[in-house]
Amino acid sequence: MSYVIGVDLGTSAVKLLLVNKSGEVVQEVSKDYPLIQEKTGYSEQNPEDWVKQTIAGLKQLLEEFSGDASEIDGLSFSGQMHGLVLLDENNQVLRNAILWNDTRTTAQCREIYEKVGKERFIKITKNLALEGFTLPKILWVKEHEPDLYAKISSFVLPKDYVRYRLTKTLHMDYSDAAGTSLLDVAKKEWSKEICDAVGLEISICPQLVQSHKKVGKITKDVAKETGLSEEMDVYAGGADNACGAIGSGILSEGKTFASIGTSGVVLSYEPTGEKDYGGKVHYFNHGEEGAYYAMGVTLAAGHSLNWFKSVFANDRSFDELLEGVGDVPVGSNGILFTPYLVGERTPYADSQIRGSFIGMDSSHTIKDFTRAVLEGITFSLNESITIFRENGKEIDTIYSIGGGSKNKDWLQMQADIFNSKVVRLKTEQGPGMGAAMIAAYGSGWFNSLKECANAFLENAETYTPIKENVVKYKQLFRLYQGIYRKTKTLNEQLNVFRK
Ligand SMILES: Nc1ncnc2c1ncn2[C@@H]1O[C@H](COP(=O)(O)OP(=O)(O)O)[C@@H](O)[C@H]1O
Ligand SMILES: O=C(CO)[C@@H](O)[C@H](O)COP(=O)(O)O
Repeated sequence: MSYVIGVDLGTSAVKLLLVNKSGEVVQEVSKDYPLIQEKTGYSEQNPEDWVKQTIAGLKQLLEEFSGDASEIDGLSFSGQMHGLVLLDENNQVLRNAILWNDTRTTAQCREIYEKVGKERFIKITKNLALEGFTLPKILWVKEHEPDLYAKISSFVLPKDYVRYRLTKTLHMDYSDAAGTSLLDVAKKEWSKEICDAVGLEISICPQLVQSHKKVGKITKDVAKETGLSEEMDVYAGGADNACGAIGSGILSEGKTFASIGTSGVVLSYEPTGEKDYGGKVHYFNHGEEGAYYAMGVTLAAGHSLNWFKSVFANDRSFDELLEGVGDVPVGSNGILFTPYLVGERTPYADSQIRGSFIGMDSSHTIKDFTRAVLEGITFSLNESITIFRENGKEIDTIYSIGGGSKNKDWLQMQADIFNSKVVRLKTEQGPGMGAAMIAAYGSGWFNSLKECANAFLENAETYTPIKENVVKYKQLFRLYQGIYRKTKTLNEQLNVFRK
């Protein structure tokens, strides 16, 4: 039998999947690592933790594998997007990585618009300058850590650094490069115009490659440490959302997924780089050559549920916490929750806004609050779906992936709030599966990613919207949307009291 490995370098953990030629996940390992949050708005990780845990995960995968390492044809990656890893001339890491959910760079986003011009910037990058993206983080380091900035030889994104440590070759694929704010997304080249305008040497941008490009083999040392074969090929891989798209079959026009991981993402396939959303949603290069996708992001989706569980029900598992939420009526007995725990991206690019529970009374129990959290996260994803529909997209089926698709009540809630069929796939590991599919396609198992998706992916269940719930949720969604406007100024005034 032949196998491939998909490595999904997430925010909370690295997940490794061993997948056979029929697309079955035969083994799965997960290794977590901490988030470093020194101040409100700061979010960092130590790249060494990613490397250590990826190698430990690969070692465990091989120890538990009953076959021979030579049967594993290839390995590829999916990675959390936008995180800045700075390297010196010897490719040594200069500081902790600054992650996608770090919002310290509002001033630098303004600076980018001033220097490049907002319209021109959106024309080149097809996106807004957002705090979470990579370029503003480089400019933050330039301003606040000039000595360290002087030592920069190149920058990469999280999975590129892990790949570098496994293979000693340095690359970045187009799908991840699209989230740096330095790529001309339609032309697929680094933008000299943006680099010049903000005073960056274009030489710090790494070599660009396609996601399925074979970039090398693992080093002797890594082979020895993990038990992998030195002959196994390594393929570049892609951004977690691009890989999520591949891993859930979002490979033709009209196909859409909703992912609830740490962040929440609604993503829809775009066959060309020509559609203009005016920066309202992100527009990035797909992992499939020549294709694109549009997506909206909720910064704290699963993260909101994690936070709620750790503060109010730390002794319970997710399944225990969510047990019985299906018995709480639509609207959580009058509580609304907004998931703006770390600010928001879509539809409001606002790093100051924070979350709310509205409508609490003394009759409410933890079940009501739990359902309100799930509804609030789902309303936030529905904001992105609304933008897509307003721009002419027909959305009648949505593939649900990520940790949030593990719960049946939440899947029904998604169908009712999105007013669309919601499909759960047999594996909800979208990004990890996408990475494995890139390795399978790169290894020549299939002639295209679409062919691979047809062979690998299978629907498990379909949830259909319940009419009376759809009507109630339409009303509740309008109330939910009102909370942003009504709490915006309050939150700005509260800013001085935050840590
Ligand atoms: N059994 C469950 N039911 C519903 N949601 C869950 C369950 N287990 C985990 N989650 C949610 O899924 C999130 C993790 O999803 P995952 O896709 O693994 O995230 P990431 O790739 O960002 O690490 C958690 O933050 C949690 O909110
Ligand atoms: O910032 C984005 C996309 O623009 C996030 O989707 C990150 O890529 C992190 O993803 P998860 O760890 O939540 O999967």
